Amino acid sequence: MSMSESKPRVLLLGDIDHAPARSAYDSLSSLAHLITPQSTNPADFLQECQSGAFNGTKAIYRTFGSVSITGRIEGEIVKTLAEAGVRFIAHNGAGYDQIDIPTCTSHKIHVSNTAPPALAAATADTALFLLLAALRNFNPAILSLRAGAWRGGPTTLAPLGHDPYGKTLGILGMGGIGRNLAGKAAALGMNVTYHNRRQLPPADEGGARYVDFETLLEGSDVLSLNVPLNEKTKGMIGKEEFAKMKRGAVVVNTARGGGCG
Ligand SMILES: NC(=O)C1=CN([C@@H]2O[C@H](COP(=O)(O)OP(=O)(O)OC[C@H]3O[C@@H](n4cnc5c(N)ncnc54)[C@H](O)[C@@H]3O)[C@@H](O)[C@H]2O)C=CC1
Ligand SMILES: O=CC(=O)O
Repeated sequence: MSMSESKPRVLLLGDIDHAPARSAYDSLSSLAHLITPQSTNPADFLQECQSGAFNGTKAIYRTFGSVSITGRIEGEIVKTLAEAGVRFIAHNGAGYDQIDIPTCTSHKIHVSNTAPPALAAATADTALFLLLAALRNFNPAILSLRAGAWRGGPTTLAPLGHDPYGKTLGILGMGGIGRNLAGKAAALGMNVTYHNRRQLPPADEGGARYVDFETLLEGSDVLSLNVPLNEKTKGMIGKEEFAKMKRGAVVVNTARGGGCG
């Protein structure tokens, strides 16, 4: 930190593409000196942290994609950032599995994430798109069209699709995204069940039925994963769970890859 800097520093990790968000971030320059790292990979980033390059940094704003620059925010990185003066990390994203929260807490660094409603509709739309694509065989149909085989024929026709109407959707993790998806799936005539750490009050269930984990696995035609990735949910859907599911059941995972193992 140069002696001429009287303002605290704020470190940006990753790019901000969205113009209004960029200008909101830039307006912080009236309060803080805005800095960015030189590094482009985790090994260099750790060295940059240890070199004292971020001394005087009070807060970090990070994007999801910045993990390619920093690696997971954990261990030695957290320690050196705390020593540099960091007290707050604002994570732009709902899932904060890229950050080791207990280590941050032990170094008195506060971490925030994006409040659920901001991403719920977009992610639920994506889950719905995948659900419909899998049931209706859109992907093989699109591939066959792009291969110029759109006139069909016994080997090029996509297999017959399935109606969502009357099928059971099981939502694992009935938070912001799960609840948004539940409403959209009900509009297609699906029976919506869910499993969560706790049953929701009826007003938040939106007509979905709470079931235990086994019933969710055994009864779902489509299983949607909407739990955060953490030590309890890592590999939550594995070989044993797949064995309990209906033959031909569809699994839609818009949460994290680590939830299936
Ligand atoms: N693909 C994408 O673009 C996006 C993916 N995500 C992922 O989706 C996840 C969920 O996001 P939100 O719905 O906003 O989070 P949320 O915190 O609103 O909901 C998560 C739900 O999972 C439940 N849950 C947690 N552990 C559980 C367990 N062991 N068993 C059963 N239920 C459990 C919680 O009680 C909560 O209801 C995020 O953590 C993130 O990993 C989030 C946004 C965008
Ligand atoms: O995957 C995205 C997130 O917000 O979490």
